Amino acid sequence: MMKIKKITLYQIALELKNPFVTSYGKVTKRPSIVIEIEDKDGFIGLGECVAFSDPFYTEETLHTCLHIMKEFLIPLLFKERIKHPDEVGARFIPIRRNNMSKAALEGAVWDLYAKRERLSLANAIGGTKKEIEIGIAIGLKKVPEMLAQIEKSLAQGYKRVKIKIKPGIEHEILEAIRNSFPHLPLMVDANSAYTVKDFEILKSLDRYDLMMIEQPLACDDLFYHAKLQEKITTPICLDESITSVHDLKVALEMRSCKVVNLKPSRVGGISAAKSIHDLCKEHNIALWGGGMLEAGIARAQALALYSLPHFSLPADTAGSNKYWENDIILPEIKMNNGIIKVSENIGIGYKLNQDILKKVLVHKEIFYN
Ligand SMILES: O=C(O)CCC(=O)C1=CC=C[C@@H](O)[C@@H]1C(=O)O
Ligand SMILES: [Mg+2]
Repeated sequence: MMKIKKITLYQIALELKNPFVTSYGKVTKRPSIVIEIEDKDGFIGLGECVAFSDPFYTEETLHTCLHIMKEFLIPLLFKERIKHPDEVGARFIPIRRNNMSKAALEGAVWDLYAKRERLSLANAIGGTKKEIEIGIAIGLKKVPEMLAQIEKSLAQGYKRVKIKIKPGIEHEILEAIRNSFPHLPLMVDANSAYTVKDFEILKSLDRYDLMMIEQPLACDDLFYHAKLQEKITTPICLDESITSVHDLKVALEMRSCKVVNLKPSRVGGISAAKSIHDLCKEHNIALWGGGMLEAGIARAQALALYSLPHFSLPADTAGSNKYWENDIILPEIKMNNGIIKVSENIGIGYKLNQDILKKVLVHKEIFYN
């Protein structure tokens, strides 16, 4: 039984080594919130909120997350003891959506639980894989820089390449990539940059032998994703559109996608993500783990989740040094030849790097039960 005594929120200012450009804008500053949850027995669980400062990828921002956590979710966590982290999502049901706020706290409870049980987080979740294959996600770039980056990524061992696209640049960039790398496992992510008017353009991408096209249409449009999937042979992968088990059930009924990109933060936490994993397995829908340009704590949690057996395509979660001069955890997460080993240490398996935390700390708030 976990009786939560104290929750600390550390607002931190991080900056990406290289800006990440998508169809919706450029991310350079990557502020974040680190969460520490302590129970009455002195165990500490770590979490991280991965919302962005702008509401472009989802409607949440770091500011709305702080508000929702402080005013609504933390009081709910303080209310009663928790037997298992699966209860947290259920307790948060009265609060609508706000999945990134929920996932941030739920992740810390999972770490706390795993530490109490002396299990690695991966084991606590039910993970079986020892290693995760990693692909690289490359932001929008001019053709020569893109080709150079792909060359470098292949030398580093990444198992597939995902590039961002937006209307108008598709053929120039994809033709150039296919000319240089005809057999490269390649996919594209549009972050909803297309509409029903663009079906012909999207159909014309079939010729590039893409593994999938991620989130071509709006996040709330399962209907036209289904219409599009009827017209194109490239499998559609949904990211932003799948925010719950229910969304996935509807998407499966409607045949809106053939692949799912799963991120625990987008669906309200690890427990919901597990259910989505199980449903994908049951329906034999291809599944892989997404990335959120997250720092080490959320990255470690995501990797533990992606050790579940049905995650079968390379994940977006690369090693710490792709993103940061210094990550906030010790040791940093290392990718070797396109593979990250799942930590077998207790809990998330990584410690907060206190020296780095001091350097990047903007504001600290403590809540007592
Ligand atoms: O974490 C990474 O390496 C990048 C993953 C990535 O492509 C994304 C991260 C965050 C928001 C999105 O723009 C995007 C995605 O849509 O998957
Ligand atoms: Mg995406």
